[in-house]
Amino acid sequence: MTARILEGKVFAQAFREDAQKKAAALQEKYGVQPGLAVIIVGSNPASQVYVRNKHKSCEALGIYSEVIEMPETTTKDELIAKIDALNADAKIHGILVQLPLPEQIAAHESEILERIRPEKDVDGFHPVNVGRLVTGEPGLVPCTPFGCLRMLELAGIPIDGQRAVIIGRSNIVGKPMLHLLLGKNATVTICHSHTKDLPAITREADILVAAVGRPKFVTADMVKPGATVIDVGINRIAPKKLVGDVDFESVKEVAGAITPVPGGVGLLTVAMLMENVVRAAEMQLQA
Ligand SMILES: Nc1nc2c(c(=O)[nH]1)N[C@@H](CN(C=O)c1ccc(C(=O)N[C@@H](CCC(=O)O)C(=O)O)cc1)CN2
Repeated sequence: MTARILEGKVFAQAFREDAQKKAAALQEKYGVQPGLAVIIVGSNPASQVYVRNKHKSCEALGIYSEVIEMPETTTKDELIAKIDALNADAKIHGILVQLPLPEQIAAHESEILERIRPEKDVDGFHPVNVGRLVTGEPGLVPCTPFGCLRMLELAGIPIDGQRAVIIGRSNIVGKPMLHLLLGKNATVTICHSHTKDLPAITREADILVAAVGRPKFVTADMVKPGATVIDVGINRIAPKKLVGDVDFESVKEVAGAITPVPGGVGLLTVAMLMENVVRAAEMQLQA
């Protein structure tokens, strides 16, 4: 039997509607429109598309949006000065620096991201928000793993007591996903490049999350029959050809549910950003 396909657009639409209602409720209660500022440095074509989508999504949902375009040659100090100004700007509740950064400032990424006030860190990358996720306190959570969790819940896929395996230990996906699933009482294992006999571990997973950044890395023999497979990979293998970290065609014959690429969890990233902007505004207005 072939797997249930978890279409990103269906879940993203539900999350957007939710964020729109919450934005309207904040406007009604406080007379304030939630506001997002996105900083993009340089001219990475994919980043430009993602930033445009974030701006359009804000406009559609009643969220104020500013896009700050800075040249490729921007220095760390210039970028930090911009962040400081947005930190102090009352109409901006969420700040995001689009990644990747150009080479000359990429080495300072942590210092740059840590300059964003934790209350405005709608990417959930600041160490304060990372700590809150680890300890289970309310905070802002990275958009892609947050979207994966909310999708599993909305799809009615059980998490409590299930065995979850994550391939990839990045700060943006793997590690936050670990804490989100743990918070829902899954038994979670993280695998990475040093893991021995990876297929033996992935075959134990009721929920398998692939965030490894290698095209079609997960094959059917690595998947337990009936498992839910979430593909977080976005690998461009030709100018117009995107594939995930999962070999979709073979794995869909074994899995119980699977996300496609494109059209899967990538679409949840921007939707969950809208949710984070509204949550950030709510937290700041309640304080
Ligand atoms: N500051 C951040 N930078 C980056 C993040 C992030 O969450 N915060 N994530 C990615 C880029 N990204 C959003 O910023 C993003 C990636 C992918 C998608 C998406 O809709 N993917 C589609 C395919 C789109 C395509 O054709 O390229 C899909 O998977 O179906 C949205 C947003 C890195 N940078």
